[in-house]
Order: sequence, then structure tokens, then C-alpha cells
Amino acid sequence: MRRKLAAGNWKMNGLAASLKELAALAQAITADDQTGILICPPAPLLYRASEAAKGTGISIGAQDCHGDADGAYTGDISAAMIADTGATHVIVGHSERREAHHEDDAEVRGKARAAHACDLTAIICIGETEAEREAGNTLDILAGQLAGSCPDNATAANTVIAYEPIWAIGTGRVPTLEQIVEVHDHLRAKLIARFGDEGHAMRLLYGGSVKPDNAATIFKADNVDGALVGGASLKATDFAPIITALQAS
Ligand SMILES: O=C(CO)COP(=O)(O)O
Repeated sequence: MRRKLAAGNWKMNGLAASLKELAALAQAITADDQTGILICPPAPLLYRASEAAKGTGISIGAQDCHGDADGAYTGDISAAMIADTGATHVIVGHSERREAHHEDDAEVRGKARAAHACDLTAIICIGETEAEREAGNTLDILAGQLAGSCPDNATAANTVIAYEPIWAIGTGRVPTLEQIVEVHDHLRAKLIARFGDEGHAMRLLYGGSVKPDNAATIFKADNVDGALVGGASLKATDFAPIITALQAS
């Protein structure tokens, strides 16, 4: 049995006052052993969020890290700095960073390795564009991103894979359950082929316009072990029912 994971990515949203949503979430949900709950706030909130989350069953993660341990990289944040705030996870290779910051698979792989070196769990994101899907290349594109973005030392404990079709992010458009199943089954087969039992145990999240009203359907897929949620993770009243749907799946 894989431990499920409901992860919220706040992206560049949230000030100190937004931590009240974390407290409200803790009130609204009943944490259980089968389902991890994670909030990834902007970097300036990591320490305060980690303190606020103590004892709630909610974990805290960052949205990016640098691939090097330290150095002259103005404005960047190392994995050790993230771990130092009390955070336990970091998202790497989100499509918004791949696009706006020109991150390629090799850079994402380096970031995941840096995260692992600091005992952080890396949530490695992959996803196809709409044009790639229309051209019938989805499975090949994703297999390539998965192979290139995952370091060889990836294990079920230190790595989570998030499939986020770029055309579904922030658009309200969601793939059909059949499309999600097709992708997740394909990714599972690739993970098992490369990592054996660890690949079987690694969590595979779906992300892209997950909302309270579609979460239960998405969580029906065997190889969907949770969700990476953007907009609907900002408010406890939206994220709590998604978590509850995952717990019930
Ligand atoms: O990019 C996402 C999470 O990382 C998904 O964002 P939305 O849930 O807002 O579509």
C-alpha cells in the first residue's frame, strides 16, 4: 500500500496572514496514517509555516531549490536552507519553472539530487503541452521527462512524481479519467522498469485543476496516489474536501 499524498502548491500567493488558512485546514481535517498532507508556501513563509504546522499532521515543502549546495547564486535557495526552516519536501521541475526559468530535465535532476542530499523529499513534476498531446506524443514526452528528471538514487521515500498536463494547470480543464489512467499506468511501468520495487512504491500524483468537485473521480485511478493542487489549495474550505476525498479513496 502506498501512502497517499495531498499536496498544495501556493505558487507566488500568500503573506504571513495567509497562515490562518493552514490553521483552518488543520481544524477542518482529520489527519490519518494513510494520507500525507503537504502545503508548499512561498519561501519567505517556510519557517513560519513549519512552526505553525507542528503537531497538526501537515508537512511543509518548498516550491524550488538550487542544484548546488551553496555558492554565488543571488536570490536562489539551497536545499539545506529549506531543510533548515523545518520543511521536509521540495517541488522541482514545475512546468512554470521549466518554462519561465528555462529549466531542463538535467537541471531538474540536479535539483532533485540536491534535495535528496539534504534529506528532503523531491516532488518531481512532468507534463505535456497541449500541442504535444494533440500530436499523439504524450506518453513518449512524459517517459523522456521522467527518465531525464529522476536521479538514479530516487527511492519511494525520497521521491514523488507529479504528472501535471500543462494545458490543465489553472485552466479548469481536466483530462478524462481514461487519459489520467493511461498516463499513470504508463509512468508506473516506467518506474518499475527502472527502479524495481521502489518504482512500485513511489507515489504518483495528478495535478491540474483539481477541485473539490472532481477530486473523487480522479482518485478512482489505481495509480493516482494523490494530487498536487494549485488554486484550490489556497483556501482551507477548498483544500479540506479534496483531502477528505483522497482519504476516502
Ligand atoms: O500547477 C499546479 C500545482 O502545482 C496545478 O495548479 P491548479 O490546481 O491551479 O490548476
